[in-house]
Amino acid sequence: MSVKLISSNKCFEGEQRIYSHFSNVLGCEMKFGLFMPPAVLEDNITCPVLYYLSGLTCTHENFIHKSGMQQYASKYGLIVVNPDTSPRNLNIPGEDDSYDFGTGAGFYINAKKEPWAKNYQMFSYVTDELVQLINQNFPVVPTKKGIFGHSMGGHGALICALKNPGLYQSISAFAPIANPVECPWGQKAFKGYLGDDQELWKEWDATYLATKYSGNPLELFIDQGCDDNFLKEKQLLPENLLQAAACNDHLQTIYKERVGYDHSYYYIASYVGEHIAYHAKLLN
Ligand SMILES: N[C@@H](CCC(=O)N[C@@H](CS)C(=O)NCC(=O)O)C(=O)O
Repeated sequence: MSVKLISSNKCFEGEQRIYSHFSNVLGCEMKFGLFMPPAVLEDNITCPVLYYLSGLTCTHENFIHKSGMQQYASKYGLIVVNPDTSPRNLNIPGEDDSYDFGTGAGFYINAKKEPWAKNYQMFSYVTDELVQLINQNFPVVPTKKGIFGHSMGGHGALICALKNPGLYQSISAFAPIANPVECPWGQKAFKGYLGDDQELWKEWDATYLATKYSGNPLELFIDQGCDDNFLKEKQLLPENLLQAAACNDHLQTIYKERVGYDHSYYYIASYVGEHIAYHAKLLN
């Protein structure tokens, strides 16, 4: 599996790069961001890798343009990889009709329903193909991987970790869609990608997965802005995940509520340093 360098910009003594590659799992060309910290560039060493999953409507660009994460990845010596949010340009009827389904809204699950099942396999892409690609092409320590994300990407980070005990050593989420089976965004996406069987939906829902998780002890760091309009509209439902985790001895949670913050990248930029410090502590 090979990657093609699209761009590289010096940033906080490291390099913010964008790569593309052909994904066999998704059946299309995909782009991802990769921040290379100075520790790797100057000292030729291997580093832990932290994966970031973005939310609805995002490409690989929003996070690297808006979060300011590079200064912290540089300071703590982490390679940060952020993939796109869905396959693109497949010409599936309806793929561009709405912001919360199809392009930009892959939900990090493996679709079962046609015409999506052939390409919308974002869970396998993120947890398997992309991990192998990064391990093969970059100086990462394969046993030191963290994952975090925002909104749909926070949901993605949580299910990737809860469905793969031991794969990630650190997990956090900004304003995750924590119980998609119970919210309009999740119901629309799961019905479209998975069909009508709601038992199947639960296999992709962090709250249900937290109820039955029995792997190695896991800590989930959940972050939430108190003035988030999607929290108020009950799209996120962090309280359901926290309750489920509280009843499971294998799970611990850290929950931080941020007074006055909304759902935007201004909020993420304000706390991404705290999250990267948290991951670095667990990964280094
Ligand atoms: N467009 C949607 C919301 C989409 C949205 O807020 N997306 C978030 C993630 S859920 C995001 O990161 N947007 C891209 C950005 O702010 O750069 C709406 O207005 O209801």
